[in-house]
Amino acid sequence: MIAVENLSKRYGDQRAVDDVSFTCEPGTVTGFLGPNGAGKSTTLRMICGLTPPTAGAATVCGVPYRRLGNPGRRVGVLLDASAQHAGRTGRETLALAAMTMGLDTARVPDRLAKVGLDATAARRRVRAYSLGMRQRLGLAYAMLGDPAVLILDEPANGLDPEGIYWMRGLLREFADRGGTVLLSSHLLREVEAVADRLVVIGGGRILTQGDKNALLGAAGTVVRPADPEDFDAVLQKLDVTGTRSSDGTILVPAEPEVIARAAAAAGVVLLELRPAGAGGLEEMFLRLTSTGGNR
Ligand SMILES: Nc1ncnc2c1ncn2[C@@H]1O[C@H](COP(=O)(O)OP(=O)(O)OP(=O)(O)O)[C@@H](O)[C@H]1O
Repeated sequence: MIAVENLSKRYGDQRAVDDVSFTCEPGTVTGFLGPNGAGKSTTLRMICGLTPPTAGAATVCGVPYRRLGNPGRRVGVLLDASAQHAGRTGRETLALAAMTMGLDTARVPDRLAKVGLDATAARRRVRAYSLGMRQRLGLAYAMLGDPAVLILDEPANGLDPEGIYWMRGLLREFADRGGTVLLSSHLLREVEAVADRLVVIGGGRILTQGDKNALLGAAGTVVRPADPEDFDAVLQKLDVTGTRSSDGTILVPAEPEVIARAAAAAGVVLLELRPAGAGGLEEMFLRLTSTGGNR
């Protein structure tokens, strides 16, 4: 549903986006992750035809975004929650969008309620909205035309924990009904709970991408050796580098069984041995983005 092929964007000497490729499939949520300045917004803007790429191409529903007829009925986009006209009310904002898309404005009150904006909020001008309320209105706007695809830039910004939880449910439901979601974030924890796939970007380049569970599985193993000094011999034998934590554990980029066998052969006692899971994925994300983001 979304295909990004070798997209690049240069601003002068700076490579804001450098040869980025990925796809997003129906029925899935893809988390587009990277630190500030990694190139997420620029990539999303190129997908939506708002920034011309220096090289490469992107298609949504099989065609470049700009060639979609009545795009709001095919692709819901939320790139900047503060982009709405500040002098209009929430209801006016959605009613105008409905008319532009050729939809009945009767759907507006329901759609506002669905994103948690009640009748009072609907009557208030957008300039009086909090950032979280703007995000909710932006989501209602993006979903108004019942599109098959959602492209959202940092949609959790400004939402409180309850709001983030609510948004995850909304996006999960959308994907479970066959929709395609691409959402960006600079926080792994924010997208980890909802994403099926992760695309990690740093310094404009893709650092890693794949199925979230596969990435979780590949995130390494947490080991607590009885004697950390002795464990160095095991790391050498495995030819890997461990990352030590202050709690006495070591994150090792190898399978638990491989580590257990090497430790047994070396006569090293292990007090703990477990897949790193989400914590390891976070460690990997921070490691990848801290090196990849400093080019
Ligand atoms: N219009 C522009 N002119 C010049 N440089 C730009 C422009 N837009 C983006 N950049 C630069 O491109 C790089 C990538 O920016 P981008 O906004 O895509 O990152 P991001 O991952 O979305 O970051 P954030 O999480 O902070 O929004 C940054 O170094 C930014 O300064």
